[in-house]
Amino acid sequence: MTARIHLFDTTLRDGAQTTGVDFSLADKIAIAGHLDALGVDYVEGGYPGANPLDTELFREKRTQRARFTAFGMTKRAGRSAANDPGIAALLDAEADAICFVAKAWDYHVRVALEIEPEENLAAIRESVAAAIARGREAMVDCEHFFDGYKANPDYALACARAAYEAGARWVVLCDTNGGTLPSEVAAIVTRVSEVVPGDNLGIHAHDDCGCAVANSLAAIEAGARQVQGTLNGLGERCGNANLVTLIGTLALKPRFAERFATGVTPEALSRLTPVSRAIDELLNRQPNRHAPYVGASAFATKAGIHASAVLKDPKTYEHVEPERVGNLRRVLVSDQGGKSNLRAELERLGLDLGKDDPRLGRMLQVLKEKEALGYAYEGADASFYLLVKRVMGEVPDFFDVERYSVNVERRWNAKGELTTVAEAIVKVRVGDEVLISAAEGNGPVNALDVALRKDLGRYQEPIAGLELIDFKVRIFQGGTDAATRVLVEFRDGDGSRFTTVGVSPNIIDASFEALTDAIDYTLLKAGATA
Ligand SMILES: CC(=O)SCCNC(=O)CCNC(=O)[C@H](O)C(C)(C)COP(=O)(O)OP(=O)(O)OC[C@H]1O[C@@H](n2cnc3c(N)ncnc32)[C@H](O)[C@@H]1OP(=O)(O)O
Ligand SMILES: CC(=O)C(=O)O
Repeated sequence: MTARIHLFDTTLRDGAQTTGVDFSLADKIAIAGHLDALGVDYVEGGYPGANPLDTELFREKRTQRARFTAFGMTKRAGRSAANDPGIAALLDAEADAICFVAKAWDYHVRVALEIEPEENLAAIRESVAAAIARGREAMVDCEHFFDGYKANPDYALACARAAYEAGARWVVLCDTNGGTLPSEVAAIVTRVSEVVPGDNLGIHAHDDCGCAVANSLAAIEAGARQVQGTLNGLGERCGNANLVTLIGTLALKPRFAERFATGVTPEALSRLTPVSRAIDELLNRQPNRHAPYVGASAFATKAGIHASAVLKDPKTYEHVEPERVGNLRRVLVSDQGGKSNLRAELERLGLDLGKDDPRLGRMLQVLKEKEALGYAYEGADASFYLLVKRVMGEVPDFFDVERYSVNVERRWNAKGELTTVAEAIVKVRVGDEVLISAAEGNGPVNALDVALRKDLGRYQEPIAGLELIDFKVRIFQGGTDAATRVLVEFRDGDGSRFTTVGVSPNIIDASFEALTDAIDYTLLKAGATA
């Protein structure tokens, strides 16, 4: 028999407390939709009454399946729940459940609330009763529970008991400062479950020791049946337990999957990676490549010895199958790789070279020489394709750059404003034709890019839809030998994206190399001939 674990997501509440994260109303509605489709049981939308956005959010229920949950503090000291505007805002919210945050550490009761311990217990009881009287499911986040328990176990337990006896469906033990370790969580949850049944206990862990996921799993093993977390581990300070990681572990690790079940179906699990990336996209954040289960590197193999084995049987270096969480296996080519990596990548590009093809050895040699100079092809798919095709002798000499120059000038414009203008001139030879183009840009690379692509004679049409969309610079080696690696991302006419790389001690030369690679790649793909 499996026990049901209830997933509680607080991305829209604790996640909104992440530095640098500001959700709009539309963001919150979109994220609630993703969570609902994923199969989480509770979506905590925010704190109605605390700000206009959250109040507006709770004018309607925003989930179909998941219980939409409003968060707020227990009633204020010195007034009844019926007379507390904060409680009124929670009760008026269109929510299925209300999650009250309550103090569970007597030190906080004394210092932060400045009230007697018994008054806090009464506030917990009254707040829970008010929610239940309005037909809401009530739960209590016992703030600082673990620190409180260590300082005064009797009082922490009295808070948990007060919430449970007042009718709270869930009593959630919070590691608010995130400093508790898994063995402590296991021992304390075991003790609390003698007072509040495990079926009514939850865990809310912060990641200040890097233990939030481990603490959540320890609490589940000790009896807790609700687990709180956020998408991609957003949250106050170092974040909350990463719900994406927890979902993967609960579903795929036999120790948990054989004993527990969640509302996430195998089909929804296979959308875990797209959901995680969609949140980053929405927040305009770079996804964490190394995130468990869903990161771009989570199933990427770089070392040659590993790649050779992965190609024989992926289980040799994978703890779960990437497809189960909607991720992909990748075998990378780099100076850490051998022919197995290279052949896997060539296969992905549709190039089937036999194991004994002598060109493989030559490609590997060129690749390792280039990487020694600072090139990195893991993120530069188009330059890697060109490298391979050049070794195969299949890249025509489309055009030669005879010279280029770029000038950056800071000057007053006609409106009397100080502006910086870059001007570039590029001279290229296409067959017998010599073409000279000049262009202005908002920076030297932009000016060169525009000038280079302004007139390429007979190749103008295939490159017409090319667009530079991202530009990354990395200085490496340091000192007088410092060199610059530039990665440039482009979108072509049919919307597909590719990246090229250039390396030089000079940032403009490195950029120019990446720009010309982009044109060679586009022409090659378009089937252009010299
Ligand atoms: C651990 C957590 O993550 S808890 C969630 C934290 N999240 C937030 O605080 C985000 C939203 N909060 C807010 O917008 C504001 O704090 C509000 C609107 C809720 C309250 O604002 P204000 O009325 O200006 O109060 P302020 O934020 O300065 O201080 C909190 C007050 O609540 C009291 N309080 C704090 N926790 C509780 C509690 N669990 N039960 C009752 N009262 C509490 C404090 O003692 C303090 O009272 P005081 O003003 O009499 O000193
Ligand atoms: C309630 C909450 O967010 C905490 O205690 O961390």
